[in-house]
Amino acid sequence: MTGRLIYLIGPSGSGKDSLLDAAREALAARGCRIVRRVITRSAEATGEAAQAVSVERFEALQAEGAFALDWFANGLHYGIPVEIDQWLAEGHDVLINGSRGHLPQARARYPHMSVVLLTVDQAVLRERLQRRARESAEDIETRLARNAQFTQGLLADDPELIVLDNSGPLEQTVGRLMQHLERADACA
Ligand SMILES: Nc1ncnc2c1ncn2[C@@H]1O[C@H](COP(=O)(O)OP(=O)(O)O)[C@@H](O)[C@H]1O
Ligand SMILES: O=P(O)(O)OC[C@H]1O[C@H](OP(=O)(O)OP(=O)(O)O)[C@H](O)[C@@H]1O
Repeated sequence: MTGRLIYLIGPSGSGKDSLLDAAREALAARGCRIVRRVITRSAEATGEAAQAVSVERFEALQAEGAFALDWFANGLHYGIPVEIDQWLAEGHDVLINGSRGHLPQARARYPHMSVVLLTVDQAVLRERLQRRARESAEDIETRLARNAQFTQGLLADDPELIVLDNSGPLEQTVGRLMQHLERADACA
């Protein structure tokens, strides 16, 4: 039996990492795995949810075929380790922190993946990015501007997309994510 890939997307600052962290135990209890991304960001800024590497190391890993999916966005390289294919083949569902820009390529490789879009009001988003204080003010504006190109097209392109609003308390969003996975019979 093959597991299902759940591709979590949403604007920078919408809460993807927070949601994955908060739902980690509940997901593990349902046999759903979360993969650790490889990112060319500093170790301090990647945290536990990602492995920080240099651009040279990233390119070497890419050349070795170490990534199932990889993309470049916000001036950074992101890689999803190829071990997810083994997990899926073993029947585990796998949740990944994906990219809206890379959605067509991800869909081409995993046609049956389920896409979950995390949304947040734009004003709340700006506030959260500023409070997180990971990027410079200029980079925050660039990330907010990047959203504009995605907001319209996503739903039209993928009518089965699941939309989760994270403008309220995180626990509520965790609850909704778990409800969706139950309904979708994923991570069972
Ligand atoms: N539901 C929420 N309510 C309040 N703050 C939140 C919520 N979800 C996330 N945050 C905060 O918003 C900021 C961005 O969240 P993060 O998980 O880093 O987003 P992303 O991974 O999508 O960029 C963080 O400072 C996080 O603590
Ligand atoms: O095509 P997009 O949907 O804009 O996504 C581009 C990248 O930005 C996010 O990563 P990252 O963790 O660096 O950003 P964030 O934590 O600030 O969201 C997301 O997870 C993608 O890797």
